[in-house]
Amino acid sequence: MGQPTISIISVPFGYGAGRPGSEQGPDSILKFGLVKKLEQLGYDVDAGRRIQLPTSLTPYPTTRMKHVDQVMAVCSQLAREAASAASAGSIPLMLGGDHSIAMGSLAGLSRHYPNMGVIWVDAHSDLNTEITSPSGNMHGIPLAAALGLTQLKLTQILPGAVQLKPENCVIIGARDLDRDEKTLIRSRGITCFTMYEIDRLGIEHVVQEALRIAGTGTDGLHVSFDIDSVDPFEAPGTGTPVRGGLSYREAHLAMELMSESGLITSVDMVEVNPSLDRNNQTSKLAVELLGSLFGSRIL
Ligand SMILES: NC(=[NH2+])NCCC[C@H](N)C(=O)O
Ligand SMILES: [Mn+2]
Ligand SMILES: [Mn+2]
Repeated sequence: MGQPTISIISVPFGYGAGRPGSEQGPDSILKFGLVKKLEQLGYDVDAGRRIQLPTSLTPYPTTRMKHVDQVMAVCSQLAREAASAASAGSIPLMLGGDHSIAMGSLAGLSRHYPNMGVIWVDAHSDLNTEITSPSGNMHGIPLAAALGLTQLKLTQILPGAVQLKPENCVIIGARDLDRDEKTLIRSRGITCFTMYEIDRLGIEHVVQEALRIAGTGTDGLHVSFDIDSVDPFEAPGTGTPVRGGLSYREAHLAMELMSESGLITSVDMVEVNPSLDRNNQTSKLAVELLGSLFGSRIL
C-alpha cells in the first residue's frame, strides 16, 4: 500500500505574533530538508502551495486585537487550500507562521472533517478572546475561535466551516496560562495535560490519553504543534518562549506515538522564528519532529 500525499502549505505570516520573524518559518523549515525527509519516508510531497498576504484587504470590525484584517485574509486563503488538499485525499501540512494561522487550517479542515479532533501541543492554550486577551496578539486566540468562543467565527473565514467540540480537543504541554484561559478550560471541560501532568504521568501516558480522547468518535485528527511547547533550551527560536517545556525526547516520543496511531489527518507546525534562533537549531528541530510524526524511527 502506498503512502498518501503530503501537501505542504507554506504560510509566511507573522502579524499575529507580538514580534516579527515567524513569517520566515516556512522557508527556513523547507531549507533544512523537510521535503527530502518526507520523500525518504516514502511520501509523495506537494510543496508548491504558498499563502501570500493580499494587497487589498476587507476591513473587519475593529477590536483591541492587532492586525485582524491581515489574519482574516491569510486564514481565508489558507482555509481554501487546506480544504482542497484534504478533499483531494492528501495530508495537509501547514508551515507557519504564527499560531493565528491555525484558524485558517481549522476552518478549512472542518469542512472536510466536520467532527474533527484536535491535539494542541503548546506552552500556551491560545484560549483568549477579544475581551480577555492581555496582549491583543491574534496568536493567543485561535483555539478559542475554533471552539466558537470568540466574536470572530470560523464561518467568517470560510463558509461551511464547523466549530470544534470541546470534548474532542486536548492540549498538551501547557505551562503559561492566563487567568481567563484557566477558567475556560475548567468550565468547558477541555482536556489539558499541563507540564505537571506530563511530569507525573509521563509523556507516553499523556499522548495515549490524548489520542483516545481526540481520536475516538471523530472523523479526522489534527495536530497543531506550536514549537514553543518544546523547552527553550532545545527550541530557542520562537517568539514567546517559556521555561520548563518538553524535553527533546519527550517531543519526539509524542510525535512517534501520534504517528503509530495512524490517526493523524493534518498538521500545523507553527511559531518557528528564525530571527530569534541559535544556529538554526529550532528550524532543524521542526524538520526532525515532523519526520517522527510521519514515520521516521530510530531503528
Ligand atoms: N501561539 C502563541 N505563542 N501564543 C502565545 C499567547 C500568549 C498570551 N497568552 C497571549 O494571549 O497573548
Ligand atoms: Mn500557540
Ligand atoms: Mn505557544
